[in-house]
Amino acid sequence: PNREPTLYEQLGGRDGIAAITDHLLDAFARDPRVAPTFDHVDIRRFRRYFADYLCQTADGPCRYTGDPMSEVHRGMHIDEAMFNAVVQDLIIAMDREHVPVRVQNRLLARLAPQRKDIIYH
Ligand code: HEM
Repeated sequence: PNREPTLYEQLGGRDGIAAITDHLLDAFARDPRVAPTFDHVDIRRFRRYFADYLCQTADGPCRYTGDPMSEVHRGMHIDEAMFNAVVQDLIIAMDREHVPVRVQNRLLARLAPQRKDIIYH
């Protein structure tokens, strides 16, 4: 039977999400609005947890085992400009992976509600 592909499938599954995460880390490193916040971060750990988070958010077969967004980002003093920068960097990363805009918007719509748990905490 025909069924709509899951968002996870549309993002290219585990490999697609891993590639998007790597492009995102490249974009962060080049983005002066974001890079300083990641100065002392364990990037290998971030890669793994962030990819699991995207996979779970996209209805993929992964479980994110990290802390809730409000706790992960507590004390980082993230403001709207930094949040928007990360969203822009994610769009750059998805463009590099040739994710169609329609699919990008599906993922962004699921991440947008996290905003209130990430900024000003
Ligand atoms: C929709 C937006 C965002 C999502 C979905 C998100 C998601 C995540 C996830 C899943 C982790 C890994 C948690 C872990 O290692 O246990 C993480 C870590 C982190 N995030 Fe975000 N994040 C977002 C926005 C931001 C913004 C705007 C900033 C600041 C510019 C930021 C800075 C960080 C940093 C520095 C870490 C590493 C924390 C550490 O390992 O100590 N995030 N984020």
